[in-house]
Amino acid sequence: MAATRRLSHSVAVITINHPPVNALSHSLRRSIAKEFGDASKDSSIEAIVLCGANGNFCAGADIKEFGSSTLDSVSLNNINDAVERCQKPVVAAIEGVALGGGLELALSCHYRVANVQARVGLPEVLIGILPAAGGTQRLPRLIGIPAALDMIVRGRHVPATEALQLGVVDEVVKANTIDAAIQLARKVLGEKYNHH
Ligand SMILES: CCCCCCCC/C=C\C/C=C/C(=O)SCCNC(=O)CCNC(=O)[C@H](O)C(C)(C)COP(=O)(O)OP(=O)(O)OC[C@H]1O[C@@H](n2cnc3c(N)ncnc32)[C@H](O)[C@@H]1OP(=O)(O)O
Repeated sequence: MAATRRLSHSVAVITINHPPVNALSHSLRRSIAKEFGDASKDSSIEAIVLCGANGNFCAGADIKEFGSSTLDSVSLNNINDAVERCQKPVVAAIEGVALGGGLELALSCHYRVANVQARVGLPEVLIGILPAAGGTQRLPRLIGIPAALDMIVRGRHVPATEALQLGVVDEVVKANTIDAAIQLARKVLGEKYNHH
């Protein structure tokens, strides 16, 4: 299991990979933290795209690890804070699902591009917990309190087109989601250079 990285010119693409649904196990969180930290520090990298393998961005916490002692040793909150604070543009490329901690990770990115088939949501309430990795702050900031509360208390899966209308994602594409995210990252970099 790894969050692998490949370079596409000056854009690093970090792939979250834990079959079948990229659930955030302890070792996956450790791997994301390492890859993201390396990419943040690498001066040849100007922007970062986060995406998921296996047709999904990330289904959130690894339910199979609930009750184990590894839960807190690499905190998703710390990863999300590092992503949000990153000086380089960070774009989430969302295919399949971004649920729970997976959506919280995507919300920490500076931009989100979703495939038209994707779904996003905070389904924590359905398993008796509340979003605890920044979702209750970042989602209302992005889309306002009423719409965020509706998602949080119902735990429903929101289709990409509705997520676009609500403002959860910035762009919806029919295909080539990662390429679209790379293009958006390059566009943001171009704007940055044009302003200096
Ligand atoms: C209590 C403290 C927890 C601390 C954890 C620390 C790290 C995380 C930090 C912050 C907290 C975050 C909390 C959350 O994210 S809670 C939300 C968790 N996610 C969910 O509730 C999603 C549940 N899954 C689904 O809704 C669906 O499975 C699906 C939409 C992702 C896919 O549906 P479908 O295509 O119909 O496939 P299956 O349902 O059959 O699932 C396929 C396969 O995948 C396994 N699986 C699905 N979700 C998870 C998961 N979250 N963790 C582990 N495994 C998952 C499922 O069990 C199937 O496996 P198989 O039976 O072996 O084939």
